[in-house]
Amino acid sequence: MTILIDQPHEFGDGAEQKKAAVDEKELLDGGFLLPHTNSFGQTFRDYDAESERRQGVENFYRINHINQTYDFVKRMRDEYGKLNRVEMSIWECCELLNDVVDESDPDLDEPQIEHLLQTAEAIRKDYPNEEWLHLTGLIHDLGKVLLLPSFGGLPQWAVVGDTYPVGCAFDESIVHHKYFKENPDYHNPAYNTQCGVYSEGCGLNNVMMSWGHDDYMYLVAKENKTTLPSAALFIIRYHSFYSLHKSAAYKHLMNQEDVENLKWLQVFNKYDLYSKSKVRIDVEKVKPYYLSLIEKYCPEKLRW
Ligand SMILES: O[C@H]1[C@H](O)[C@@H](O)[C@H](O)[C@@H](O)[C@H]1O
Ligand SMILES: [Fe+2]
Ligand SMILES: [Fe+2]
Repeated sequence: MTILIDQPHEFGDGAEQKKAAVDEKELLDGGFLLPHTNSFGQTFRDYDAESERRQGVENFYRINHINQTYDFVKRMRDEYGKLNRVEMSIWECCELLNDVVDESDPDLDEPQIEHLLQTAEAIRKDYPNEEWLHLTGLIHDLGKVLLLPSFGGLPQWAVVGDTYPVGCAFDESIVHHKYFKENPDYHNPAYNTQCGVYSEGCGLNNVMMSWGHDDYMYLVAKENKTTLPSAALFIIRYHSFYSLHKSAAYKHLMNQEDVENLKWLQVFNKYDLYSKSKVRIDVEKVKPYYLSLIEKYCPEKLRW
């Protein structure tokens, strides 16, 4: 696919990232040129930049931060973990995303199916042999179907946006952190310390994340016994956890397996973020390839 490039520059802008790029040379040396600006001519993930989307995105995070409590997440996980709403294939789900637009995203206002294919195709170009990673690109955001009526029609604040742990202190690096002051958990001593209800090194698998498309799609992929590797499930589950994979917060909750999987998440993230563009993918042209991957890793029908 063609990625529109404004001012190309190499991956990594800080010394730390450069060091990581050296350490992970094989993984990060895909030659993917990062565009400088998004479709609106702004730098990516700039939540303060004046644009037609800024106010709406800030409002989204205000409501999200007030309502994502430990109790809320627990209820949603229990309820949606039943997977008793719909039966359908992965591709049918991709098509449903034609109707979904994400109000939390300052960089993209295209229908979500474009984003899925843009991500997957950008990865495929740089990592032609990592089929599992192409499929991960295609399915990572499918959980956004939670917005649709047959999936409960959840509000945007319970489906999209960055995610973060609940049950322990909200890290300052989270976008629009100030709005957590209105979240009841913020004032609850059981939930507002560095470890909260968790213990050091307990592993992210034991940590409850704010509820949304990531954890839901993780449950779908895991419970339907897809044969994707553990790194794929980790990417799906934590791809919106920017305070971890971008700001290096919450490291005290990780275990060794998380540390290994995080390397792949960081590779994945640059395609997820920087492939967002106005360049359309020819769906019919790439469909046979993705159908073959779906057949290889997933059952024909999944429970959602
Ligand atoms: O606005 C975006 C969008 O909702 C993405 O799908 C999610 O993964 C990001 O973390 C979020 O900030
Ligand atoms: Fe996402
Ligand atoms: Fe995405």
